[in-house]
Amino acid sequence: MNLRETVRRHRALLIAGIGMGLVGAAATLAQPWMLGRLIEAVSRQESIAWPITFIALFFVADAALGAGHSYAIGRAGENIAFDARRILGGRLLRSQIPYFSRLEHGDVFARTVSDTSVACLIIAQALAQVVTSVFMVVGGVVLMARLDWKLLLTTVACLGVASGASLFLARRVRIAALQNRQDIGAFGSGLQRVLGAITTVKASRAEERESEELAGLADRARRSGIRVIGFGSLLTPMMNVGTQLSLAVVISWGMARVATGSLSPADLTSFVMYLFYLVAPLVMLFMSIGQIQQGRAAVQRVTELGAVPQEEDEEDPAGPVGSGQPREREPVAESAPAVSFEDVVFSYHEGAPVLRDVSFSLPRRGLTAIVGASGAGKTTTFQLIERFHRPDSGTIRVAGRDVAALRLAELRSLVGYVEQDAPLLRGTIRENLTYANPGADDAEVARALRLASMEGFVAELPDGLDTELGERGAGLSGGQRQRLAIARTLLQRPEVILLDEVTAHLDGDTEVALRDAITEAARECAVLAIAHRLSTIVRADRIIVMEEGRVRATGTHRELIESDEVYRRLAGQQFAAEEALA
Ligand SMILES: Nc1ncnc2c1ncn2[C@@H]1O[C@H](COP(=O)(O)OP(=O)(O)OP(=O)(O)O)[C@@H](O)[C@H]1O
Repeated sequence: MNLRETVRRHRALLIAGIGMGLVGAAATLAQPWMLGRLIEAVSRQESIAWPITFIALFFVADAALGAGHSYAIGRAGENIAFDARRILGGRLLRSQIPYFSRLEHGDVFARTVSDTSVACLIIAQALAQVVTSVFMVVGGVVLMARLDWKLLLTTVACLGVASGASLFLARRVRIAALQNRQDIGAFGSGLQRVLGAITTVKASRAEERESEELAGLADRARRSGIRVIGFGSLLTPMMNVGTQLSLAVVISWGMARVATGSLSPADLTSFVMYLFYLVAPLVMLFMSIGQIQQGRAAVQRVTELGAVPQEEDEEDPAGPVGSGQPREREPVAESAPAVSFEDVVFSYHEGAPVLRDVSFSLPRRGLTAIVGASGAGKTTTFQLIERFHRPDSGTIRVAGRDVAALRLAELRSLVGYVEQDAPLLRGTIRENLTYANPGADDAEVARALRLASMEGFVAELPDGLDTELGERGAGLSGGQRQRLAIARTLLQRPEVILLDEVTAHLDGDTEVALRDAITEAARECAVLAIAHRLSTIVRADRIIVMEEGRVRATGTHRELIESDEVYRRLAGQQFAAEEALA
């Protein structure tokens, strides 16, 4: 994400806002000058109609332009924040899984929600403030020099010391602000971690421990926040000290010179007014520099997150995946296997392969079960088919086409993925069902529900398909969630369904319904299931046995029971476990 580019997109509003600010500042600067002329006119007993008219006009212009300036800049800031959030949201959704999974979700949340506001609003407002303040300060100094350069030098000396100290403070604000934003992100991550596992926390009676941990993180955020406030609150008094000192010197020395006649009372009045007018923009200038420093810390965090590598199709000029354009699937050759692996090697970390020379091939229809001990590489195999990761070597084909060369959108429309905990999205059952195929009609939805053995369940709900689901499908059992996910995947009309079977022991009825759903799905397309239940394994048309990242054996249950020792052991263990449960 390029913030400079985003700011450039809203430059018209920013320039309009800054323009109004500058004209308003000119109207402010004209007021002391006109006041001086008013005093002169009074002392010379001339007409004061014109000076008063001008002063009134300048007042009105100043107020109106000030309001216009604030509105335009505030609006530009909101627009920039909107763009930053929109772009960031899109980039996160299209990010590469290996990089995304390393991010802490709480920190991602803090960067996307709060850092974007801080970055964009502060940058827009403070930048505009810097421009108008610099104009006011330079204009004021020039006009003061024209009135009396000796008094100006005295003022600059007094204010200069205060300004140097303020610049130092502004730097400290930035360092403390960066730390504070990191601490807030760490608190967000901590909160996300425990709330995501709230049932485990309660079951382990760890509420006290976790709340202390959270309080510790919140306290770190509090302390760094206080440092930001502390340095920030010294900024204004520092400038006030400088102002009061220069006022005292200017007034006493100026009055002495008025007494000797080397300075007119009108010029002294104008000069003192400029001094007052100078202080507010000077304070604003240093405060804005401090704010920009804070904003830079937030920009840094937003930009870092925006740099998360994207899933892109190198050969696809349409650019990143999921860009929303309708993409037609190319016709699929019926003779090609649904999925084939040819000597696939893959490692998450260099030198430690997780899959070694994996080769297998699935026919276009039927159920294939993958079995193997925990860590054998079953889920990794699925993730490679979805191209969440790329293999180190070897070729993976879906419907006869090389996964590496397929457009991601096309690949993922050919492959349906039903994850282990089958997460559902907020919304109604219908919205969840048609998620991967929003154009599906009622007949298609009814058919998918029937195939997934969900018809009866949905019919019994008072609102049927329009029943609202809670967060992540709350209100449905694990088996119902999985059947709903199977129905959703069937609506997508994939060539292959990857099914990570639930490990939780389902009750008899739910299990039968899930098994029927899988059998029906396998009539439509190829189903590759990571299977833990013997009932699924036994019914599979073929079984792939994995061990330490290799395919150890393939065959039917009967063949493998006879020929493969590891399978016999796995099946025996599973059978014993299911017996014990029964
Ligand atoms: N994101 C990851 N980064 C690094 N290593 C990983 C990652 N995911 C899995 N692994 C490692 O890869 C190996 C295979 O993991 P995988 O999840 O594919 O096994 P699995 O057979 O599906 O196991 P389970 O049945 O327990 O889910 C394991 O040793 C695991 O520790």
